[in-house]
Amino acid sequence: MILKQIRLKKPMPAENRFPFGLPVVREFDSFTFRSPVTIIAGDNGTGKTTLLEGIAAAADSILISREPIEGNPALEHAREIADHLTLSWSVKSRNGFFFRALDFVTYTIAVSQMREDARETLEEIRSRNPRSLEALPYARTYHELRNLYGEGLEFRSHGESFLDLFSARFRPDGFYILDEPEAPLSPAKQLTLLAMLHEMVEEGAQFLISTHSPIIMAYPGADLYEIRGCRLEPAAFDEVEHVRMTKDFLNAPERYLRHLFN
Ligand SMILES: Nc1ncnc2c1ncn2[C@@H]1O[C@H](COP(=O)(O)OP(=O)(O)OP(=O)(O)O)[C@@H](O)[C@H]1O
Repeated sequence: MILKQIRLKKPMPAENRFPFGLPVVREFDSFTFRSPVTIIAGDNGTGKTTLLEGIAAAADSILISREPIEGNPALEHAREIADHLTLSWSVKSRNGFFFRALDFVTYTIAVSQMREDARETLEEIRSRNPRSLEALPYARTYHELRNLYGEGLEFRSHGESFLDLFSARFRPDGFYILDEPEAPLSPAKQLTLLAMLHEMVEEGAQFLISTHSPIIMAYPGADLYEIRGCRLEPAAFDEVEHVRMTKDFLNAPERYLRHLFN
């Protein structure tokens, strides 16, 4: 285990404003990691993302753009939560990141722009002087991005590019916080993601994941939690509302649809 425990440094303020107005944040207590894969389920709006943002800020995680959370105006609330938390590490990992689906599109566009800028500058310098040393940093940026992401994440489907990013950026011994990583993935590709997680766990990585996907929740040996009311409660796979409801629905869709449409 890389991250062992999260404890409260000081109680969360009893304030109604975001983020402390969210019950799961206000009531957050110590949390012990018991498995390399910890999964948090919960209905929309229960605060999964907000909680992960706070933990990511406390862990000094970087975003997929490699930018820190510190100083990011859109993540000021994450720093506020982090100020109340103390983390206990076995070893502080330098590998890892905090992945949010909403950062992904921005990142894909930024990488494509960076690669094109490097390519154009490289061509311009080489047209002036093919042996110029000035070209070296641009050549390095261009080739590094080509090595990491091939032709470019923007030339892949949304789901394919998610998996490309994970496979390019997961590293052994990394600590990864993934917020709804299943977003664009088909059931088959969610299984691929499970296999990737397993491969990385075998290499010492640790994952904290929020998800709505029963497939991701089924990761063998995952420590599964559900936000119920205002608390993060340990949950067995079959007890999680997403799993129960999906099973019920698939067993008899007409029962649900009759209620909805009549
Ligand atoms: N920056 C913000 N300012 C004010 N309120 C916010 C902000 N971000 C989220 N909220 C509110 O906090 C609540 C929890 O949001 P959060 O995104 O953490 O939920 P979630 O459990 O991740 O939901 P989902 O499953 O839909 O992603 C929501 O009601 C939301 O409107």
